[in-house]
Amino acid sequence: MSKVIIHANELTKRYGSHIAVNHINLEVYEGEVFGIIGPNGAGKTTFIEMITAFRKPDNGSAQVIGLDSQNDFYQLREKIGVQLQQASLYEKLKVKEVLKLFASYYKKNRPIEELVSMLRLEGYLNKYIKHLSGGWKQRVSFALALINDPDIVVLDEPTTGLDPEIRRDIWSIIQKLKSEGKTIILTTNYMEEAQSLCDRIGVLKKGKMVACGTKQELEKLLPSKQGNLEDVYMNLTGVMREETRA
Ligand SMILES: Nc1ncnc2c1ncn2[C@@H]1O[C@H](COP(=O)(O)OP(=O)(O)OP(=O)(O)O)[C@@H](O)[C@H]1O
Repeated sequence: MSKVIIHANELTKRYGSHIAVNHINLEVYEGEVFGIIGPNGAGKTTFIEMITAFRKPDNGSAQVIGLDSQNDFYQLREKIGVQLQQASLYEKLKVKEVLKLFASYYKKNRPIEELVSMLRLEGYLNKYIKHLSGGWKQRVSFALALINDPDIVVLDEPTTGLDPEIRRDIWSIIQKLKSEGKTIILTTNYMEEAQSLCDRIGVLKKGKMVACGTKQELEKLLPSKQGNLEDVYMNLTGVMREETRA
């Protein structure tokens, strides 16, 4: 039995009268790639913000590598790498300056040269962040999420809006991280991405986790007991997908 590395216990977040995340319980195992899928507004970002201590829950708690996500914030920061959708990246700095600055925040680092090579940033080190396209900013923010050589990597829609080349690069980096024994949690709107990368997948609908399991386990939830992840998604959420293929 794999070790539980993230344990979410009744995590709940309200925005006014709206319950964005509704009493979610989840265990994520060490070394797995865990995907979270669900319609826009289902609560995916809010959920991962709570387990990474970027957002305070109204109820419930999360233990991450044995640390409490709210009370052990600074210890946790050293062990997790997070790439959120709206990361602000010090627009007035050059790529190499941002990498050095973020490296200085942590006790442990993955070598900057290795990250530059992994994300193919060699030709961009002297460019200002503000002059990068969205895809290149995304590469930089992925590099920053890995700069402390984290045990757990949390990625919020890491490939949304990216061209196929960058998307393939990011997929192969996720596979490399998994082969190193890292645990990865990612949210995605691409069913093909979830299907090919993730060991297990949680389906969120209106703040609730309506299903969780391997692709095979999820497929068994279909009335016909067979189909692909897109069929499962539509069956569980009732939402037709416009963009599901990566
Ligand atoms: N800071 C906030 N204040 C008020 N409401 C919020 C805030 N952040 C999110 N919400 C609402 O909470 C719900 C969940 O949002 P969240 O961003 O977690 O969903 P999501 O599944 O990540 O969506 P998407 O796929 O569009 O990124 C949505 O209804 C959203 O409008």
